Amino acid sequence: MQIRSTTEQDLEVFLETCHAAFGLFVETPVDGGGLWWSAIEMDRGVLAHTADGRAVGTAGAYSFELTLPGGGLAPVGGVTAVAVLPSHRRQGVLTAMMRHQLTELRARGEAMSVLLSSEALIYRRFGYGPATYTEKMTVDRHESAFAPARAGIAPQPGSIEVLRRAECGEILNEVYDRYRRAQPGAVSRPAHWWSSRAGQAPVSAAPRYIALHRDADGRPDGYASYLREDSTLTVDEVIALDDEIATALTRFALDHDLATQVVFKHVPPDHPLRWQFADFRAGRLGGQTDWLWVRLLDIPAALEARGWFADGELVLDVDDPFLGERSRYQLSVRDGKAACVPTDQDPDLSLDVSDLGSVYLGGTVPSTLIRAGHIRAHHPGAAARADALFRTDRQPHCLHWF
Ligand SMILES: CC(=O)SCCNC(=O)CCNC(=O)[C@H](O)C(C)(C)COP(=O)(O)OP(=O)(O)OC[C@H]1O[C@@H](n2cnc3c(N)ncnc32)[C@H](O)[C@@H]1OP(=O)(O)O
Repeated sequence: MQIRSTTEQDLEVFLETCHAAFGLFVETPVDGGGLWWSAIEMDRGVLAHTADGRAVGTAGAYSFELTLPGGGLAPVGGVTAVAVLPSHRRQGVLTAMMRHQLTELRARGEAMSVLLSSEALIYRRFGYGPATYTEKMTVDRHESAFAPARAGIAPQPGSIEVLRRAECGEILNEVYDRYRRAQPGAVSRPAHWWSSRAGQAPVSAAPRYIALHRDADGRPDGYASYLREDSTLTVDEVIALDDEIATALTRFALDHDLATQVVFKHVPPDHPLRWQFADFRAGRLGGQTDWLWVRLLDIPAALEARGWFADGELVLDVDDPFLGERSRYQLSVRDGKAACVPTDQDPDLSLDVSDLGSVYLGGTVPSTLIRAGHIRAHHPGAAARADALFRTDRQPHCLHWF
C-alpha cells in the first residue's frame, strides 16, 4: 500500500475514489460540481494506492479558521472526504492515511485539526474527541407563543426581508464571517463554499429562501435560511450577531403561514429558545449529536492560543498512543492567558489526547470524563480545579457541515 499527498492532477481520481467508497454514483463528479467534495483543496489531500497503482482510499482537509474560547482564531485542517473502497476496508488503509495526514498537518504548523465524524467509532483511536454538540428543535406553531421577556428589555428596531439565495451576493458571507469570529467552535467558510453551497441543505441542491435581518440603519446583521415543504418549515441555520437578532429571525420563521411545525436544524445545547416560549415544552429537542471533533497536534501551542476565564494551575499527563507520544505539562493561567510548559511534577490529571480535544473548547467539562472513567484524577480536588480552569464564557457551537 502506498500513501501519498495529492496535487491538482489527482482531482478526478480523488473524487471518483471518494464517491465510490461512499457508494455515491456521480457521472461527472468534477464537472457536475454540486457535491461538496468538488471544493476539495488538492494540495492537502491524501491518496492510498495498491501496489498495482489503483487508488483505494482518500482523505482531504479544508483550510479553516477555528474560533477559540476568548475569541482567538486558529488555522486548522478541516478533515473531510475520508473513505476507503469497500473492497479494501479493515486492512489498515485508513490507519496509514491518518498517520500520513497528521504528520502533514503538523508540518503546516497547525496546532489542531477538526472533523465531523460519519460514525462515532472511527476517530478516537486517531486522537480526535467530540468537542461541540448540536440539537434539532421542532416546534408546533400553535404552541409557540412567546412569554413576555421578564427582564423587560425592549427589542432593538430592525427589519427582515425575504430574498432568494442568488439575490444575496456577498451579504451572507459577510454576516457569517462576523458571526463566526465571535462564536467559539465556529469555523470560517472559504469563498468557494458560498459560491457552491451556502444557503442550501448539505447534500440536496434544493434552493433556500433567506430571511435577511437588518439593523435600524439598514446594515445586514443576521439571516435565516429556510424552506417550506408541505406543512413543515425547515430552518437550516440562523446566523445572528446577537441574541435579539436571533430571536427576531426565530419569531419570523414561527410566524410563517401554512406551516404547522418549524424545524430548527441546528440549536446549540445552551440555546435560550425553550425559555422564551410561554410553554417550556413547546420546543421538542431531538437529534442531539456530536458535531465538531478536535485533535490537538501541538498541545502547548493549542492551550496557549485559547482564552481562559479563571486563574489556576494544573499538571496534565497526556498520552497520545497513535503518535507514540507521552508528555507532561504544567498549565498556568493568569489574567486570561495560559503558559504551558513541560514539567516532571506529579500530575493532577492523566488523560488521552482525544479527551483533551473534547474539553479544549469548553463544550465538555473534565469532570464528566473523570466520572466516565476516561480521565484519571490523581487527588480529590483535581476534578473541581480542572472544571473551573477549562470553563469558558460561552458554549462552543459549530453548524458548518463539511
Ligand atoms: C471526516 C470524514 O470524512 S467522516 C467519513 C468517514 N468515511 C466513511 O464513513 C465512509 C465509509 N467507510 C469507510 O470508507 C471506511 O470504513 C473507513 C474509512 C471508515 C475505515 O477505513 P479502513 O481502512 O477500513 O480502516 P482501518 O482498517 O485502518 O481501521 C482501523 C481500525 O478502526 C476500526 N474501524 C474503522 N472503521 C470503523 C467503523 N466504521 N466502525 C468501527 N470501527 C472501525 C477498524 O476495525 C480498525 O480497528 P482495529 O485496529 O482494532 O482492527
